[in-house]
Amino acid sequence: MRVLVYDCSAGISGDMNLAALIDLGADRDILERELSKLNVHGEWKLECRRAAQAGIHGMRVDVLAHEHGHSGHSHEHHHRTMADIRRIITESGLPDAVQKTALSIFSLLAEAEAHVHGTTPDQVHFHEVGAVDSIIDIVGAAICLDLLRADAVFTGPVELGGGRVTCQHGVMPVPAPATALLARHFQSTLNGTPHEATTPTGAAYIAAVAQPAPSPLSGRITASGYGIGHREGLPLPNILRVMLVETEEQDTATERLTELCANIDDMTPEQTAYLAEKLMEAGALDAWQESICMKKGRLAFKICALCLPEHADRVRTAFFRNSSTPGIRQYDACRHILRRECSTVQTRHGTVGVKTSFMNGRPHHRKAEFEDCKALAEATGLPLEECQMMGLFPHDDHDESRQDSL
Ligand SMILES: O=C([S-])c1cc(C(=O)S)c[n+]([C@@H]2O[C@H](COP(=O)(O)O)[C@@H](O)[C@H]2O)c1
Ligand code: NI
Repeated sequence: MRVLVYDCSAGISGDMNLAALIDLGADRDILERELSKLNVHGEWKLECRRAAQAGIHGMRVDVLAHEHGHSGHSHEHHHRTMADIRRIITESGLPDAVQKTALSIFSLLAEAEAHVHGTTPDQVHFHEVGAVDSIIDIVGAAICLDLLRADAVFTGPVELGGGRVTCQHGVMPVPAPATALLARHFQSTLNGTPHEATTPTGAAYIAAVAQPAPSPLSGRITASGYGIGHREGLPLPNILRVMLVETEEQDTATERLTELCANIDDMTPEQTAYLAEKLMEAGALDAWQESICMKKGRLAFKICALCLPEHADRVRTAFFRNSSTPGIRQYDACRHILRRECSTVQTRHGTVGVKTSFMNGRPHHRKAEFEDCKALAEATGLPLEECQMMGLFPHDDHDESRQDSL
């Protein structure tokens, strides 16, 4: 597995992150070409140069933002909403994986800003965090992750910093309110340095993409990238390090998930089905209903949703909004996953995806993608099961043997 390991012991900001990922090997030309697909033309320019701090050489990135397309200004004054940002990303034509990563980072940022400023994620106007430099930092990082083909992102504790920071709202304590909210998603340290070591953008990125680094983590460090920050002369050099680690192929991995559930005795089956749909839309990995007999002998529903911890707030909000329940139970869950490989096979009627899971280093289970087999069945008129067999054994003459037997 190729994993990225973040060393945020001196914090993380949007520009340091982009710089570290470029230094690690993400191709800058491809990055700029991909970024130009965003509908924020003429509003930005990426300036990347080699820089050093405390004798460590790396990359420094500045996103130069132009007001209304004119250069010479270091700040532009668009106030974009989450809907604007979502539109810019979904209309970009960037790969789905890039869009998904960028949207999950922005969603977390929107939730945190909304909470701090007493509004909703959809109504929040991004200020500094929604300016074009944040869009480039966040979407740029999502593009770099895709280019670096990382299977997972790990992080150690994140230094948040200390002291005060001056921003659009005036002087704020460090961590800034949005950063402090986002820091509930990861381990952090405080006051390691008397400045803002981690910004809301850096915190949202770590919250959305990184998991705690397993300990021990064994593998080979094949590359390191250094993102050099702008602050000089600090007790803790303003540097972010990201390492590319090639780990031993392991058959099982574990991931942290969150389960939310509630027992409901006053909703109709139509309403609970709709609720399950809304939970999926809010980011649940799965949502299901169980038949239960609850207090007072009432046949009722237990509605459950499983999601990534960073999506739990959103899924819980959707749960409350679309159900009658005044309470939701929430548990940490640990999911063990077998290593899986995805491949495609060519059948005489079309391509079918196949997933193979492994145990003890050997293939354990193979499954043809249901949606591909269904499409094949619908296009050819062949039975679904035959198309599934075709996906697993593409060289056998399935439909002809069927013709013979008819
Ligand atoms: O302008 C707003 S709303 C703002 C809010 C907050 C909160 O924590 S709320 C913080 N900040 C500061 O803006 C800069 C830029 O952060 P990036 O994430 O865009 O790099 C940073 O100093 C924040 O503390 C602004
Ligand atoms: Ni704010």
